[in-house]
Amino acid sequence: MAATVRAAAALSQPVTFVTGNAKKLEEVRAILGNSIPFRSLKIDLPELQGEPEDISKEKARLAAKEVSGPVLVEDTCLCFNALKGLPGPYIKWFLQKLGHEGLNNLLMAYEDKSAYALCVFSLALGPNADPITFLGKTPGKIVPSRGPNDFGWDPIFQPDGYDQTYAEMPKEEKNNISHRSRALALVKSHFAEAKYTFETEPSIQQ
Ligand SMILES: O=c1[nH]c(=O)c2ncn([C@@H]3O[C@H](COP(=O)(O)OP(=O)(O)OP(=O)(O)O)[C@@H](O)[C@H]3O)c2[nH]1
Ligand SMILES: [Mg+2]
Repeated sequence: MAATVRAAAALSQPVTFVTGNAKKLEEVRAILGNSIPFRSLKIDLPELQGEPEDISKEKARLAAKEVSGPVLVEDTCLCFNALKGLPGPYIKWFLQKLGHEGLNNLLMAYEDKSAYALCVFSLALGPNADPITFLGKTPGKIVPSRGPNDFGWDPIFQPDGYDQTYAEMPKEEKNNISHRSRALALVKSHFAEAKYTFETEPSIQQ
């Protein structure tokens, strides 16, 4: 992770969190609270194929061009160890086509049901800046669907050390241990160290 940033760099505007996913935004808001001033923009960015970090960085480059300013994006993967990390960044399409049962069935031939949720945030300070990445990972296993079905694959992911799936947990509990909160803890530390200033007054959570 290249985390060398000029101290107190002046950003042209507050950071825009760009995502087409309302549930991600909800969690990012809950986790960040007022710690980092940001606004959000709903764009479903095109996604490269490849390694999670490269996909996330490319999303940041595209988003920074759209916004003409500093952006934060994230890409989330669900990786099955028996399948050497797949579906990984392609989980969105696997979930859409196969559903929870189909995802479980992918592992039918394997004893190893272990998996990990991976979140890669990328921060681009502007359209020409090289994005900085922040990774968060939560290990667990794939189980038959349990709990409310209001966010993606939450009902089939049971984090290690818990009897509940992400979907069964109270939101605050998921947000304490999730792949997303682990990555955002690094984003927060980065902002605390970098002490960015803003050319325009930042407003929180527009
Ligand atoms: O149960 C879940 N718990 C989570 O914590 C979580 N985070 C993301 N997802 C889903 O996994 C795929 C990632 O794809 P993804 O990163 O490209 O997201 P996306 O296309 O929905 O939004 P974005 O790319 O515009 O930000 C999409 O199907 C998301 O709905 C989650 N599902
Ligand atoms: Mg996406």
